[in-house]
Amino acid sequence: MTNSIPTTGEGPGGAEADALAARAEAINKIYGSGDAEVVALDDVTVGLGRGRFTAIMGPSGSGKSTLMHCMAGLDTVDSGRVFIGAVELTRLDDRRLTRLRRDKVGFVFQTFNLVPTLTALENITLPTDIAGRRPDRDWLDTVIDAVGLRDRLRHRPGELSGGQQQRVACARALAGRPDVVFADEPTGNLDSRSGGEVLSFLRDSVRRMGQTVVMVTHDPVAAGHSDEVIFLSDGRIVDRMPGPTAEKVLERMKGFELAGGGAAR
Ligand SMILES: Nc1ncnc2c1ncn2[C@@H]1O[C@H](COP(=O)(O)OP(=O)(O)OP(=O)(O)O)[C@@H](O)[C@H]1O
Repeated sequence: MTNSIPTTGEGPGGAEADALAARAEAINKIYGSGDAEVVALDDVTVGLGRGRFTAIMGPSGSGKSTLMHCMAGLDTVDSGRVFIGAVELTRLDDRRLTRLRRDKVGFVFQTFNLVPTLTALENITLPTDIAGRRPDRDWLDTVIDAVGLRDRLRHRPGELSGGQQQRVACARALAGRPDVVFADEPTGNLDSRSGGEVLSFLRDSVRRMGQTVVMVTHDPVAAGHSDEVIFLSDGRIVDRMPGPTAEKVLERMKGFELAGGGAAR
């Protein structure tokens, strides 16, 4: 197939590639130059386990969004390599990168980013429609039932609550059965009840539907739903916490504040 996305012989292979949905290898990202230079990512190496729910936390400005954007192929790195599965993102031209994002990656944003003129169902199937692919009906049904939106499918976003809109966005992210879903503060605009529903759904999509979810969050309660928390500080990974609870995460975040690692918001 001439159009296929190339893999690299030097990247993680075999069992390692299978176990990791995404991986960054010694990535650096610098914004600005001279006095205005900011090292947003400083030699970050991290693997995100397949079939796992990973949370990324850290003080404001620690590089969480930058890491997520670089790993999702939404932003470029200055050096180092990024893989989605066995495919090296950092070797792809724009056209192939766009296709990889479309076919292999799902996104959930803090502000939902739904198309207001389309119904919930049309929003959910939009990425597969644009890709010219037929959605897998059984999978779509599974996703729609899992987010609990079957009776809202004909509603437009303006007729849905914030929590319902974010559940539509989650269903949209999962509809194409991506290799990995990146969620950037998915509960940041929601009250705690709606946020809890979205987090339960994201967790269930991992546990019951075998998906892989990576979430940036400031909220220890949200991070407590994950399988593992990765802590960033000053553009570096400083800790990982498997089996987190909200209490343990809060304690760890307080440690950053005491160490002068910036405001934890
Ligand atoms: N486009 C940009 N131009 C210049 N500097 C940037 C840009 N994007 C991010 N930065 C800087 O890079 C550093 C990391 O930013 P990033 O947004 O990744 O942090 P974050 O941990 O997600 O922060 P927050 O929790 O406040 O959203 C910060 O110092 C930020 O000011």
